[in-house]
Amino acid sequence: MTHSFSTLSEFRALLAAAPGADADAMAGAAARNGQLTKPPGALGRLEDLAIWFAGWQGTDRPRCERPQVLVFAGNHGVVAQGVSAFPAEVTVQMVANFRAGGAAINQLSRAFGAEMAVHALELERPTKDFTTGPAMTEAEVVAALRTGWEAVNPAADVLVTGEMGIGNTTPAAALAAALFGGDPSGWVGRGTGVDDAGLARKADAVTRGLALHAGALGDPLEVLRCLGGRELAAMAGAIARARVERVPVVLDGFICTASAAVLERAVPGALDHCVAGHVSAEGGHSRLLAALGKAPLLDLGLRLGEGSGAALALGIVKGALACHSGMATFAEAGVSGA
Ligand SMILES: O=C(O)c1ccc[n+]([C@@H]2O[C@H](COP(=O)([O-])O)[C@@H](O)[C@H]2O)c1
Ligand SMILES: Cc1cc2nc[nH]c2cc1C
Repeated sequence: MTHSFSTLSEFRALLAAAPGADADAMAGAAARNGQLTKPPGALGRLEDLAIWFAGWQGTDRPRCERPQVLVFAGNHGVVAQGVSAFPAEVTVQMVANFRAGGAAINQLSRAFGAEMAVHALELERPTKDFTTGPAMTEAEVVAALRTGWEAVNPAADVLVTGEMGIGNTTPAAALAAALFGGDPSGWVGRGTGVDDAGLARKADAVTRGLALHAGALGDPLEVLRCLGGRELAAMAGAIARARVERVPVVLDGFICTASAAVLERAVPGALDHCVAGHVSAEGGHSRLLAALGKAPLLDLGLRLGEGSGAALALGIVKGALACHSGMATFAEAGVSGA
């Protein structure tokens, strides 16, 4: 039976009680890594990645055979401020495209053998424009967190969370600015491709949102409620559930990382089970990853969202775990050591 929650403080308590990585499994994996037929360290970061996966999966032979990709979609009242290059109806149109199998994330999920599901969160009822009031009520943000929480398959061996939501780079920038401080202009980026005037409108919207919700900035879950969005909350809920179930997570781009950052600020260590799949081209993502102390696996200039960069990084994960769990040791192969 899964623990669930009906308030933000119950959600926080579940997250705070989550177990850590399995230190014995990590020690076993590190010992195995030292015996594999390669010069020590020759597989670089793949070796660290395999040992890290071992800790979260609780085995010295971690695997990436049942990846789960979850895509959450939401709409945003803040689009009224002229912050996206695309119209809001693209969110629901892209959900139809995901369901028909026509989006980039469908192809990448298939390419890496991931089970993929899309969850649309009340698209006909956008969040409130955060420059005029809190984006969500507590009941709304809890419902969105629960959508994410309940979507996770605890039997998956790795989770990718992605999103679709026209306008959502603005709430993501607002979360980053609220959680880590600094000038909003350093957190906003071009998103789907806004021009300089659009970029200035984004910085202005974030500045006004931070001022309006100044009283909420001390509580990261209140920051999520006031400045976030439903798909951002759903990703946070899924990442939190994965932490409780000890399912390792590959983070996607700027919006995914901003949602995750809420958890880390609410409960330090909450993202210990997350690796950064890639660094997106969105201004602010590299800075956000640096603030979280996460080094991305890939840097390919992607800025799509949907979980695409993280799904692509499953290829790196699969390679790392195949080597770690499948290679022969020096003794098994009869290869002489150094
Ligand atoms: O993942 C990223 O870093 C990323 C960067 C820029 C844009 N996006 C995607 O583009 C949409 C948000 O862009 P915008 O301009 O409407 O705020 C949303 O659907 C995201 O999935 C995603
Ligand atoms: C077409 C399109 C596809 C997307 N996928 C994620 N965000 C997106 C934004 C747009 C505009």
